[in-house]
Amino acid sequence: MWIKSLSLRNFRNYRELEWEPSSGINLLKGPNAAGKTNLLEALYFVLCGRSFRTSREEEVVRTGEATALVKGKVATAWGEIETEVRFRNKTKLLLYQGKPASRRDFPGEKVVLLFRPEDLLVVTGTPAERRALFDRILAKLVPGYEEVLTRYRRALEQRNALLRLPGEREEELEIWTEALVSSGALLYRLRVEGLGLIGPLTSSFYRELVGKRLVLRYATSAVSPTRDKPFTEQFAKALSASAEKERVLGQTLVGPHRDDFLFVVEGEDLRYKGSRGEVRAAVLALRLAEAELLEKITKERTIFFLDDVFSEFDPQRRRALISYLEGRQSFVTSAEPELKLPGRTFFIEQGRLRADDY
Ligand SMILES: Nc1ncnc2c1ncn2[C@@H]1O[C@H](COP(=O)(O)OP(=O)(O)OP(=O)(O)O)[C@@H](O)[C@H]1O
Repeated sequence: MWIKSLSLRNFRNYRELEWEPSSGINLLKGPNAAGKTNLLEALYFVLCGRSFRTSREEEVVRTGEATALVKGKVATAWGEIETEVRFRNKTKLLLYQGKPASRRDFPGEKVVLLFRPEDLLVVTGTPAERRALFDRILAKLVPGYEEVLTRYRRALEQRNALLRLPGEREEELEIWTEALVSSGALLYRLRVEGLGLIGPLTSSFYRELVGKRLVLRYATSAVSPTRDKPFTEQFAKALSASAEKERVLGQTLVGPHRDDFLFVVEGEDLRYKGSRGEVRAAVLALRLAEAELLEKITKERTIFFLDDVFSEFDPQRRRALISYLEGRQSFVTSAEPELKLPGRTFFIEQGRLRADDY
């Protein structure tokens, strides 16, 4: 799949743009605040019908204007499609092939791999950041993941609200504890299954990039299930063991919302022993594995959005990334004026784009 054209009207700092990107690598160069990420955001709208940056999408309308428009043509395995997003008075209208549509009609998140600077820090970041990235990835790869995650989050929210309420609400609490345990057990199973899919591929990319053995490990909070003591039993036990503390703190202290995803290289946790380059290579390996698996699911080539991450890699990993990007459409932003990549280069300044092919 690839984006053949993009039209913008009053989108963020773009007054008007008509652009035909290349089907290969598109390097988008320009100074800070030029409009590089804005352009990625617009391209993302074409594919997914939503922003990856904000939930207040009315902010994409150019300051001082009342309406904005994003329109694109996309080449797919089954022919060319046209999508359009219109913004007016805080409302958003999606059109697919010229007719009102919903986000489900758009090509969707499964054809896009969005790689942002904050993703690079995920190995050494907080468990919440790692969970957020893995949840995003596994939602695309594992059928039913998103639904189970939503169910778990709802049970957690309800249970936490009850824990914070003064007085006894034992019956209600019991109901939500059961919902938490059953959805939690499913979530655990899907996460382990998901890691079983993406782990081995991530390891093989990491071996290519760094020459060492990487294993992705799922670390549960206070629960270590075995065949004799399944997750459900252990989770319920751990919850009752922390019941008193939970009452005091007003929150659920164990469960998949406290679990972690670890990157282990040659038996050592990369958080503590990895070099900056190794940490970045581990995330790159994970994202390349994600792309590979997505392509198997969608039967389409993944479109890469690399926002400000390319310059973070050393020459060896840059070469590996470029060779992977070849044959796929990609949009690579950089504020590094000297950066050169095979494919086409565009220069962006103050919401204007020009080819920079000399
Ligand atoms: N609705 C809007 N109307 C007008 N301008 C906007 C709007 N939203 C954002 N901008 C402007 O867009 C610019 C930021 O663009 P963008 O985030 O794409 O920068 P960038 O080129 O990715 O920069 P960096 O290299 O710093 O990441 C800012 O100057 C901001 O004021």
